[in-house]
Amino acid sequence: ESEREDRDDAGLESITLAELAEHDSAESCWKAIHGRVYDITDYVPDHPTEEEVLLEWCGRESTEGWDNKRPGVPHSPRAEAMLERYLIGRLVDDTGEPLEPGPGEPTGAMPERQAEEATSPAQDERLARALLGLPLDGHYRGVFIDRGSIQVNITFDLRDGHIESLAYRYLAYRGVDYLALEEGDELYPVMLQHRQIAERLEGAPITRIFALYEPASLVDDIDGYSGATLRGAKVISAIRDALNRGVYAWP
Ligand code: HEM
Repeated sequence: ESEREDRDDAGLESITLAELAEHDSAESCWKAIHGRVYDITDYVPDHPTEEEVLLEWCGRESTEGWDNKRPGVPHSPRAEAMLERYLIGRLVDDTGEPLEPGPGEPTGAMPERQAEEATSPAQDERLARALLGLPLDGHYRGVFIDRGSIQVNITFDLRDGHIESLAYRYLAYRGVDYLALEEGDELYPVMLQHRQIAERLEGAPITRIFALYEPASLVDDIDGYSGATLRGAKVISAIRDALNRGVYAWP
């Protein structure tokens, strides 16, 4: 930490969250980590995990991911030294002030301006929704676990209370990894039905998840679905778990 306090970043190019957000893909992947911005596009293929692990953070404040390559485990000093090779600037807010989030506190969670003004739920829609227990817009993650193992791991965004970008991070039952199944595999249709669920919920209000109690309204091949080992109730449960956990990353 002291190393960070000592550093002089004034000479670095200033980069806002909005500029950062434009570089959110494998074609151009920037990340803000501890107040500095890195263009790690060239490094992505060399990272010792599937690219997905890194790509997920492109264009975002990524300190949380960097400090927790696995929960509670930060990157090594060697990795830190490597990171500095990709340094391109420092993260600033709209007024040009440096932004450095504390641990586990993504930048933009509550912009300072808004924090000062947010005196009452009468003026702050987000505060009002939170007080009523309504889900806030943002990125969510949740799981359904049974007998000690994860069966559904789901991720989605909420925008104006509507579901967007719903995807499975993991889908399994009794040791079968559904996402790894291929056409022709016996359980492949079950995986397809789950994809269909995701497509049909896309753009729907969050309340639509309860349609999964009657999957016939969402998937075509209901027989295959009802005979399957993964059920709509589990997906509902995973989504509700995500909502209970709260916003994982702010939009
Ligand atoms: C911010 C999102 C990132 C996440 C979630 C992430 C996650 C991980 C994971 C899961 C591993 C393998 C497991 C392990 O070694 O324990 C790993 C290892 C590693 N990562 Fe990352 N990584 C991220 C960013 C980066 C970046 C930007 C760099 C370098 C420019 C980097 C460099 C390395 C290196 C060198 C290792 C080998 C182990 C070590 O030295 O700590 N990672 N990372």
